[in-house]
Amino acid sequence: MSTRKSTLSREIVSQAVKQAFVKLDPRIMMRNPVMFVVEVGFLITLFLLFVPNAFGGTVTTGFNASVALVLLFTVLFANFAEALAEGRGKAQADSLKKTKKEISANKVTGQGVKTVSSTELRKGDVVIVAQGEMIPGDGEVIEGLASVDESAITGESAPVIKEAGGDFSSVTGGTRVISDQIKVRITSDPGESFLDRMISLVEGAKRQKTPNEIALNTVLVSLTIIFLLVVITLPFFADYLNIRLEIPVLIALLVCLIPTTIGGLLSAIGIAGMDRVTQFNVLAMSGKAVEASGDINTIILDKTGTITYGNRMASEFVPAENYSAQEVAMWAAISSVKDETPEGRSVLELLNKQGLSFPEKLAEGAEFIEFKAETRMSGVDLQDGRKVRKGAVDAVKQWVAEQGGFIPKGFQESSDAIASAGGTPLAVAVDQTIFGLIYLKDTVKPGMRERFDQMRKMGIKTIMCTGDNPLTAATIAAEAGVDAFIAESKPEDKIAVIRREQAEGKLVAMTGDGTNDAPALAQADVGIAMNSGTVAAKEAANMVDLDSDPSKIIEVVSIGKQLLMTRGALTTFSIANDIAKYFAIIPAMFMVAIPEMKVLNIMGLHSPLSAILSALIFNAIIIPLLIPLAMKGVAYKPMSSSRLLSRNLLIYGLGGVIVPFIGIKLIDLLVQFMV
Ligand SMILES: Nc1ncnc2c1ncn2[C@@H]1O[C@H](COP(=O)(O)OP(=O)(O)OP(=O)(O)O)[C@@H](O)[C@H]1O
Ligand SMILES: [K+]
Ligand SMILES: [Mg+2]
Repeated sequence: MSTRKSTLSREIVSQAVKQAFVKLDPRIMMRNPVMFVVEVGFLITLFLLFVPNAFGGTVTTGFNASVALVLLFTVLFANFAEALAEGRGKAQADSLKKTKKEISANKVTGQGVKTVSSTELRKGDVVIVAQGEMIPGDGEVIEGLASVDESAITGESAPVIKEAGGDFSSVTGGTRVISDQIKVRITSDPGESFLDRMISLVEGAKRQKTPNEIALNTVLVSLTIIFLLVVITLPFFADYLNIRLEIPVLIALLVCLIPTTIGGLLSAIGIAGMDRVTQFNVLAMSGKAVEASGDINTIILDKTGTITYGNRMASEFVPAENYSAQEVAMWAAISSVKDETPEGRSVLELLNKQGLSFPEKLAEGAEFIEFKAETRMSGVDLQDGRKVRKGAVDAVKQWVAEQGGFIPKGFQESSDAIASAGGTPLAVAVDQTIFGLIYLKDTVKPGMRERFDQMRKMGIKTIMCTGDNPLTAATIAAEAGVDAFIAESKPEDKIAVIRREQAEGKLVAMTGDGTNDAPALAQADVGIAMNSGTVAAKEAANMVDLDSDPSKIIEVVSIGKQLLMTRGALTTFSIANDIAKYFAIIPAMFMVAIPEMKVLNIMGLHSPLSAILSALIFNAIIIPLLIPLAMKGVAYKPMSSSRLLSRNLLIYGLGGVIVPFIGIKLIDLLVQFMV
């Protein structure tokens, strides 16, 4: 697996500094109401610098100037956080844009092949791409086979085979054919290609606030409005007590009380979360998909290729009663002559390895019966009329029975023995006669049990869906440690499982690559399609894994969880912080008029003005201090949501109350010399 690593280069940081100023534009700031209030506060204090008695009375110039400066930095820090989070994606988008240049394409027309620009290609056009040429647009191979270098998109240098028909037919514009020639039907119009989508995704151009973000934003705005009302009414009470509260003091109080920490970091957290997924070579079509993956309750996985290595290899020919292993081998080979699946090819390889051969003449002119997940069989219809099949044992048994054949003695026992060992038995039959079994071996990937244990600790249920028989399924399920399994499942059974779980109010994730996975991928709350898969699968899914590693779903879910946790942790921290600042400022404000308030000055801060300024400075610098946490995400240990919640409340809630007391006290020790 390759991960696209782009570190925070100096270039990105200096761009982010520039962007921090560009984003001061009130039209941009307005999108973030909490920080917009801070900016308005800055503008008022700035105005007061020039017209000190604008609102009656006078303000201390030095203090007012300090407040203005700190407020400006508060806004700049928040803008910088967002720009920094966006920076990585922008850099990546720039390198992708280089891939996306206009190239010439060999378009098939009524009058032969015509050279056109790639920008003129439309959905449905057919092009020919020869060795060394760049594929001019997204499409599906309709003729031929070629190896394709997809490194421009996936970062993976090993070429991949693309061929007409089946699950490896989709090609991406901007990748290069390095051997042979293919005919491709274009599947996207200009501006709507995979590369276009990828660029706008990593660039964040189409980034929309997710439902969770919108909900949190509403809470933050409500808090801001409440505190605004409190601060506006404060002068009336103060008047009654014969205290004059200066405008800069009120603004400082307001900014300390409103949730600026989370308000300033919220969008950076979201962007960084999506970026983490991208770094993992998974393209999320929306931030919503990434978030949803953090809330997943159930993961549907298939067995072959996800939990096991998937290179299910024939390892033994097991004869039925009255037949020899050579006979099984011969019919198994004949049934596999045109079977291009890994299973089919492995049968011929085993035959060679055993030094056996089969009468190739017999298979000449035979009609190929392709393997289908629905029939769970493959084979050939010979010219002499005989039908040769191999396939799942129950499927072949039924096929044989339909033709009046019978099941040999001891056959079921042989089959069960293979299945109980975790292997896949394939029955081999000619018309009504069962000749024996092919023993397909597959191995569970290492570390699966640990991963599923982690999932369980997070409260996530894992269900393995497989087309294999119940015995094999049970063995592999036990070995890998999944919570449940469904055997002999057909593609439509996956949808049924997803719907059943969703009906119980669960959020479901699944991976898939085939066209027949597309409906299930669309039905799932998080559907991850393999980049190697079909166009239909990729369009139905809301994420695409560029490495085509089906087990990556497990990491994607972890990243989603981490995103939600980071947001929760920083919200807790931010609000706890504001409470602490309240206790620093309020006593200081009234200390002058009401000496009894001194007892509340538990921090022993130097003076009322130094107290207010220290709180405001703390409020500003906590934002850049938390940027690394917002970008990297909080450290994450798998555990149940309720334990996680109480743990985070303890760390970030309590920490959020204690840290400002220490921070403000330290800042006050410095500030006292200035005011
Ligand atoms: N090339 C083949 N020819 C004949 N039968 C096959 C072939 N490949 C697989 N089978 C049989 O069909 C069954 C179903 O295959 P399918 O690919 O749908 O599911 P699977 O690979 O077993 O499970 P999973 O859903 O985990 O990938 C297999 O268990 C096997 O018994
Ligand atoms: K604040
Ligand atoms: Mg399969």
